[in-house]
Amino acid sequence: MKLRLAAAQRLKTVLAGEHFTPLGANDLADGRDRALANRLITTALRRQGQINVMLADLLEKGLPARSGSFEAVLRLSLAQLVFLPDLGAHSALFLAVEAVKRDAKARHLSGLMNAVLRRAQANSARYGLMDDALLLPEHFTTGWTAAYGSNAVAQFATTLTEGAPLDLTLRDNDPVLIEALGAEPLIADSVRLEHRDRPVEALPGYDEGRWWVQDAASAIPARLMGLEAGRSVLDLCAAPGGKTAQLIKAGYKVTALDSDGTRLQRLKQNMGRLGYAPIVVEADAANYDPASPFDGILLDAPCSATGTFRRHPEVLWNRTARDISGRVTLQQALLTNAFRCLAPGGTLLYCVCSLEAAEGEQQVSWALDALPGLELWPIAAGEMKGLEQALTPEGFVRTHPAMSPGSGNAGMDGFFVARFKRTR
Ligand SMILES: C[S@@+](CC[C@H](N)C(=O)[O-])C[C@H]1O[C@@H](n2cnc3c(N)ncnc32)[C@H](O)[C@@H]1O
Repeated sequence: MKLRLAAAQRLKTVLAGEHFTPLGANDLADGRDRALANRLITTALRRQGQINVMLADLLEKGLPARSGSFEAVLRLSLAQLVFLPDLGAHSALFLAVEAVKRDAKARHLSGLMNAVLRRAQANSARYGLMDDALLLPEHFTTGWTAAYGSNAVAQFATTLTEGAPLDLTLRDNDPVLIEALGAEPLIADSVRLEHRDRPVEALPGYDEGRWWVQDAASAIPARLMGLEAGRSVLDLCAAPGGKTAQLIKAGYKVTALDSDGTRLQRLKQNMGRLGYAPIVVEADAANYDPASPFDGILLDAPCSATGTFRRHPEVLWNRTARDISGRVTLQQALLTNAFRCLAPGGTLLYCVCSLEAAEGEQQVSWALDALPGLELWPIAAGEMKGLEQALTPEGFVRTHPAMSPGSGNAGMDGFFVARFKRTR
């Protein structure tokens, strides 16, 4: 019951618009309970599009208003009944009814919960055969089909239900460590663990700081800086520091800037574990004014994060068109200040973990118009070994979850990268 209540509480916050973070040891001390609760939540989130259809079918009058945890508990039980049959139908029904009885705002709905779940149980075979196309909201399917093609979008739905593997970036190339991790090399210094039987902190090499967690797509931009070692590089929007670590590994003199003090603490802890020591600055990237300009700047701009839907399925349902246009305006302010902080001759890398052209390709056109002295420096095929298909004719990098690096086939995050030079 404790597990169910904790899972419902977390799902409720995500349905209200918060970012999904898995339950941790502070939420549920027992590791097995925690794993099960997180499995229930992620299944409910990944299957949200199909569960929405079930809810419309099962609740003739729609969801009752002001009903506390009712919706979250119901979604978890539907996920269990239809998509996790190994967990048993009886517990899905029994625990849901008991959970709402413990919530003063939902108690009066325990009869409805029971009736709805019994009908769902009777229909579970039919619900289990629902079309995967329902997993993605229609407006995203339309835009992404135009941009990436219908085969890719059909694969997006599959990668959503399967979730993301764990990718690591290695501090040093060490075949013995790769073997000990049970990992497959992908491209450059990225490796992939398709299956994992323990927490990240318990994997070989964690304590010694021999790798950091970073999706293979997220590891692409920092490799494209193209400057000599020893040059000064500003990592804008740096926390928790995946790209900072790569820039230090490449030999640059790195300043890591972020506006969020809590996230910067995490960056410092991460760098401490890796034995790296960037200069750390807490500031707003839109008006940071450095004492001297930098030779290189990496701007990993805040974005809709639609490219991360395999790990954050909630972005599919929580993002509105207005959110995206708000991010577009912020990205333009950050690009403008990045240009101001860059020395003539310097390199600017712009990247976002978004699948939306408005935050990627269209921002490049905007920047080339709005910032005289900024020129495109196309990325070359030779810089994208093992992932040539991600290179666009303009010399951008565009990845998406239906693309796989190297010989892998389990997808990658959606990312967009463009590279510029400041000529004057
Ligand atoms: C996508 S995350 C960055 C991930 C990071 N680059 C990495 O590779 O680990 C975006 C970051 O932007 C930061 N951010 C958002 N708005 C900002 C601003 N105006 N100035 C500086 N940082 C900002 C957030 O705090 C967040 O840490």
